Amino acid sequence: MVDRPPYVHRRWPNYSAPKLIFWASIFAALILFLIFHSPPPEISSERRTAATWGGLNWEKRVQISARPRSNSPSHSGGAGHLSVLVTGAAGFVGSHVSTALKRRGDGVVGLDNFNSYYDPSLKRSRQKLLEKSGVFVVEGDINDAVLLHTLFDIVAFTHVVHLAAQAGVRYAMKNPGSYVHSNIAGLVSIFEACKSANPQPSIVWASSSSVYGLNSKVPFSEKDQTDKPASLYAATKKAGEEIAHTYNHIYGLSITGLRFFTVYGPWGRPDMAYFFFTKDILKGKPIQIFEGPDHSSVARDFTYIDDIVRGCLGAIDTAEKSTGSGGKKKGVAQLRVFNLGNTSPVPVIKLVSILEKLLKVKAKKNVLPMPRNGDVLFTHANISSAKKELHYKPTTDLQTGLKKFVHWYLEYYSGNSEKRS
Ligand SMILES: O=C(O)[C@H]1O[C@H](OP(=O)(O)OP(=O)(O)OC[C@H]2O[C@@H](n3ccc(=O)[nH]c3=O)[C@H](O)[C@@H]2O)[C@H](O)[C@@H](O)[C@H]1O
Repeated sequence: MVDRPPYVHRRWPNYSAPKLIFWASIFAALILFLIFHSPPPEISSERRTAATWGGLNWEKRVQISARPRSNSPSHSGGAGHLSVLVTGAAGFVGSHVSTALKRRGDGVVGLDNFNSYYDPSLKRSRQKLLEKSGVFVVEGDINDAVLLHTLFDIVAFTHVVHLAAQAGVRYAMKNPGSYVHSNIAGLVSIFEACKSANPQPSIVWASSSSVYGLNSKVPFSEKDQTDKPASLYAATKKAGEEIAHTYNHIYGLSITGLRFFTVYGPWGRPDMAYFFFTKDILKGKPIQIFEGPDHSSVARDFTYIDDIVRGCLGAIDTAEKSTGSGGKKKGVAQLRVFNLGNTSPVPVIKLVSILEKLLKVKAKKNVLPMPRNGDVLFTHANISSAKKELHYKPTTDLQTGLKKFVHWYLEYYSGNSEKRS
């Protein structure tokens, strides 16, 4: 007789019912243990809220929000009122720009994904204010092409102010992917939607002072080389400027890039030094102050939000129309880039001493050499070009601007310590 291979005769072992129940309970207990003891997923800006757009009611809200006020005087060189899509509208600069546009009579629709890079409740508070002033903020992502096309189907936007971005210089070392997702893919997605829109809108978007990178010629001029970015954040903003050139060249999009210099003020970003220094000083927590080689001070051309808003409005009002239609270029279109700074750099140590006086609390300072984290030693804007073309004229010094910030901070967080944690 030929022996059969063992697998032919393989059978389930003969388990009794109590044994099966015993092993099943052990297995179930193990699964429950793993579920309850596994670490929570890391909160990152990659986590997006589910899309909450669409429907007749939603469309109506978009249309109403986009409608300019008809009875107020025109402001943009006789071109009539504007209908503006502001991306990153629940962000720091975005919320201020949206409010300013609405206040002067333009139609504004906001777009924001409310990601959790920093406390989303601050973004929700900004959204509440925007809604009070009549700005509807659509909840969605700039990478959502269907959403963008839907918005352009509903409204013939005259302008797109693109401020949605992954901000922050140092965070780029922790989450590089989010910079590529927002500042490269997201920017391309916006340009794609604008290029196929009919009519094509004019675009104003946020670049950054960080594109000057290791440039040591001061003050920084738009004519200077910007080929030595010190951080991935800076590299993605620089890449954005090159991508803008391409879309302008091929499709006739009118594009203006604004290089913002360390913008601060009320409703600011909690990830920025002036903001978390304030929080930590009040809590009695030590703060770290970076210094350069040979104990040299690190300095920034801190620029107050109201000045930046005026610069943005200047850019919007002087933007020429895009020349293409239906994705085809019909003529040469405007392509610009401007520094929006304050022209007077202030050492970080001086920023801290202003805060100490305003808060009436002595900071616990740890001065340490600047880590290699993407930071640069100083920034300093030459703004002659923006002065000439946009009539940009910053008027707020750091002392005055920080006073307004501290006033807002104390009021916003007063009696609401969970907001601050
Ligand atoms: O102009 C820009 O384009 C960028 O401006 C902003 O970047 P920065 O100028 O780097 O501002 P910010 O982080 O507030 O650090 C301020 C200073 O504090 C120093 N700094 C910082 C942290 C710390 O713990 N200690 C310290 O000394 C630090 O070395 C620096 O000298 C925006 O965040 C960025 O999104 C982008 O818009």
